[in-house]
Amino acid sequence: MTETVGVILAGGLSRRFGSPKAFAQLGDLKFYEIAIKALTAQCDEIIIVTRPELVKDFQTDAHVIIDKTEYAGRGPLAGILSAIEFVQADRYIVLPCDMPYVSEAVIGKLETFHEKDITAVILEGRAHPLVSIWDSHLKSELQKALNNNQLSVMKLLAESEATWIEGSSLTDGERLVFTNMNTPDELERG
Ligand SMILES: Nc1nc2c(ncn2[C@@H]2O[C@H](COP(=O)(O)OP(=O)(O)OP(=O)(O)O)[C@@H](O)[C@H]2O)c(=O)[nH]1
Repeated sequence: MTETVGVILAGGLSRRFGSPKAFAQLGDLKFYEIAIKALTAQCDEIIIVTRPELVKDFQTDAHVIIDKTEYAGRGPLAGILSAIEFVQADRYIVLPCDMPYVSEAVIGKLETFHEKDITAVILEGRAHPLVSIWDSHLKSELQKALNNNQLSVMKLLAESEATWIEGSSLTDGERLVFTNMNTPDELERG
């Protein structure tokens, strides 16, 4: 069985950004390519979970799938569950597609903190629930949540007693990674 699968969430609407964030560019690479690069060393397989109209635009050897029909358009939890249902693994390292400073070193460091269930990051009181590691048994919790129309990632993490990696465990450079680019202005400012 596959041990670790990387999951890149790219099924959002990018309304604030104005165009699909996965294809925004920093330097020579598109955001989704940066996420793939960060995950490759730690993952046996990588899955991008996106919207049907965007599938053809990803140029990669990674799997590119869409949210399962019954969860489509229901947010990040739908993307995570669709990936877990697509390939069985021990654990899943999840990343949003809008963190262009993410690096292999930081993903490796997060893995060292993961013991069981879910591990995510909280910096200066701000949670980053989509930079997270999920054990496979969370699949049933995800199914339950989505079936109950409970779409909040934070609520699911609270109910699952996630382990939170705090900023004090990370260097200044590592903390910088947790910068999401929600608008073109944010990307321009860097
Ligand atoms: N697969 C999947 N990913 C999603 C879904 N909704 C959001 N995401 C991803 O989750 C991450 C965080 O999404 P947000 O930035 O909060 O939402 P967004 O829709 O991309 O952007 P806004 O429209 O500006 O809110 C991004 O990587 C999104 O692509 C979804 O329904 N399915």
